[in-house]
Amino acid sequence: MTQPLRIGIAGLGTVGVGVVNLLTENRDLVAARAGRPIDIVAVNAKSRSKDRGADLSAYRWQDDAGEMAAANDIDVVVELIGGADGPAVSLARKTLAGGKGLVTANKAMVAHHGAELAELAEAHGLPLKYEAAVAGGIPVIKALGGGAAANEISSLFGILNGTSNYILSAMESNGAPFAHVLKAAQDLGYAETDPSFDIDGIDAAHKLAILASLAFGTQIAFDQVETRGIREIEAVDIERAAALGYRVRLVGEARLQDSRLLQRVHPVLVPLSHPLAKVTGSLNAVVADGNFVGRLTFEGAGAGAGPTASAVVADIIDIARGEQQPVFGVPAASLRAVSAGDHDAGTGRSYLRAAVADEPGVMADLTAILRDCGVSIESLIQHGQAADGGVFIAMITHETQHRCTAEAARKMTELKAVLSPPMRMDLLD
Ligand SMILES: NC(=O)C1=CN([C@@H]2O[C@H](COP(=O)(O)OP(=O)(O)OC[C@H]3O[C@@H](n4cnc5c(N)ncnc54)[C@H](OP(=O)(O)O)[C@@H]3O)[C@@H](O)[C@H]2O)C=CC1
Ligand SMILES: N[C@@H](CCO)C(=O)O
Repeated sequence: MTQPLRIGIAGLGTVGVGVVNLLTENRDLVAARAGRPIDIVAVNAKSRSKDRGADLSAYRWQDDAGEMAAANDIDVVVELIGGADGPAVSLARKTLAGGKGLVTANKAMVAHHGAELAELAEAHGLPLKYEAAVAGGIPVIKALGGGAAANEISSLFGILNGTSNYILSAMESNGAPFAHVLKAAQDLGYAETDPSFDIDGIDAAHKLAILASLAFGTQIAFDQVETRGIREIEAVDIERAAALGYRVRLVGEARLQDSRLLQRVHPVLVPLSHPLAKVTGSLNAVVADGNFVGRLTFEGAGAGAGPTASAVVADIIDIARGEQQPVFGVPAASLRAVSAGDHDAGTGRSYLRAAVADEPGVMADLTAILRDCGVSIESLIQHGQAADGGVFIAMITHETQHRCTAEAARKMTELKAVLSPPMRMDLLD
């Protein structure tokens, strides 16, 4: 066999240990597919003494991850520390500036610094790979950047955060309380170090911004992603959605329309018959529409040690094989700048739920607001007790301009009988 590819791994948490385990257990298979052995030379994490449940004694412990970038016996640095800034990006810059390839699972860093890092990599003719950064084990970066590269992609959407999907699925299947399920997702290694990135939609927005750049050839525009997470979703919304024939999912959507890029992460109601309604637990799914291939749907594990390690090692294998493409499908310097689209200018059906005082005239006040805002109701249920002795009213609107539904929800908040701001979610038709 030819020379091994020598790697250094920075970060030995869920993903880092997953990569060590995969490269150990599948060593021969990986070597055969890569055309040469993959040797772990050095490892690094914050604490040397932590028990990680894996034997690391064969690898050099590197006190400072940055030293890997300068080490003569390392060809590729694998960054699995996480975080948009700080040690991760400093290591990424040093690695590429030092002439080594970089593999990362860090979507926050790619979403914030992807363009700069890609230009650095391309200027030095070095590989920069990030398959694990989007949708865990699903090879969607390779699919959009490779297999579907001949297509113009008009739109994409999907479930991009395993933790949120795990929480929503558990709430719908056994009514488990939000905090309890979040803890379970953390224990399983799905959640980010700061889980508010998961439940507030930020992690999905990082991934969406990366996918959109790759799919549309546009500059990464994370700051333009309209982002809303699942924090405000209550058990009543899951129940009412089910009663109306829907499931709640946190969905990221991106499309290029009239030279504007619309990017949005938000909780939506998905009909029970829709493929995304069947995506449960920590699974992710990505759907993309290409002008020759048609609709492509990818589904698989979106988080966790094994699936993420699978994606990281696939990148390492690509590098060992000498495969190299522009980081975002086209040279980074040629990615187009586009302005943000306005979701509220579009139309669609929506779910509106309000907790209201159980007294005469409330329904008339609500329907008057809907009438004044030009919103027509398709179905409505009033059932169940809200806190403060109120009742819940949940409805699905007919297709309406989103701006009008938003205005109706805002006006409802001003009613004395409305006990808390109404919950509004779009329907994914
Ligand atoms: N978990 C998942 O399912 C997935 C995670 N990712 C991404 O992969 C990356 C790693 O995630 P994950 O493994 O879950 O995170 P963990 O929190 O489990 O692990 C992070 C690792 O980084 C180490 N670390 C933290 N700060 C430093 C530092 N200053 N210098 C050196 N090492 C440091 C930690 O050291 P120590 O252990 O000593 O504290 C730990 O080993 C993140 O970018 C994440 O977004 C991507 C897809 C899926
Ligand atoms: N925290 C992320 C990990 C995978 O990127 C998630 O739950 O999807």
